[in-house]
Amino acid sequence: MNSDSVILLETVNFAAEKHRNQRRKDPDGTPYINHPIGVARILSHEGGVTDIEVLQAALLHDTVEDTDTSIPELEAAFGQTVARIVQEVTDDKALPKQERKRLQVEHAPHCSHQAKLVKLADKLYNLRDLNRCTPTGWTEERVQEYFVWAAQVVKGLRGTNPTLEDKLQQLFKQRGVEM
Ligand SMILES: Nc1nc2c(ncn2[C@@H]2O[C@H](COP(=O)(O)OP(=O)(O)O)[C@@H](OP(=O)(O)OP(=O)(O)O)[C@H]2O)c(=O)[nH]1
Ligand SMILES: [Mn+2]
Repeated sequence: MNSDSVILLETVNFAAEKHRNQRRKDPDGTPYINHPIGVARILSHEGGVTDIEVLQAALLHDTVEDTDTSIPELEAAFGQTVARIVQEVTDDKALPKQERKRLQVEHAPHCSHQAKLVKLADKLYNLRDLNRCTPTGWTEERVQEYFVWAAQVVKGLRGTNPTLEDKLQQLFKQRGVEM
């Protein structure tokens, strides 16, 4: 087995252990780890991304935001670059939700190319997930608001990966949302 495969297995295992008790918000309570794995897969399979540090960051992208994982812990385990990409895509959960959402729109254009790739794939996965089924407790209005907000974030990520951006654009168009 080549060394990249070994590294990716180590990374996906770390993420799976960190997210072990978490479930998605869908009525089936899908294991949360399906999301980071799916985000990494969108990057490799649809986005043509081969940069292993981007694929690792995708696998780890919600560990700091949603589990007890710290950035120094990621740096020790996976190196500076991976830790920095995850940091760039991590919201400050201490802030009120509206402020977090506003900051994503504001910060998106200033992220590194590697972080922009992870953000594009994260949004693509979550929007497809919303089309697949509505999270428990969400109204149709809340789903539509998520599309409108995501379009504002993706607008600031343009010029990063045409394939992923086209797929996002199609989803916005289906919802009648302008980017
Ligand atoms: N569509 C969908 N999303 C789910 C589901 N379960 C969990 N999520 C997560 O919920 C987040 C979106 O829900 P919000 O209410 O907007 O955000 P919040 O969880 O931070 O409060 C996403 O977080 P995120 O990945 O950190 O991305 P972001 O939206 O914060 O950028 C997404 O991954 C599900 O079943 N469907
Ligand atoms: Mn995510």
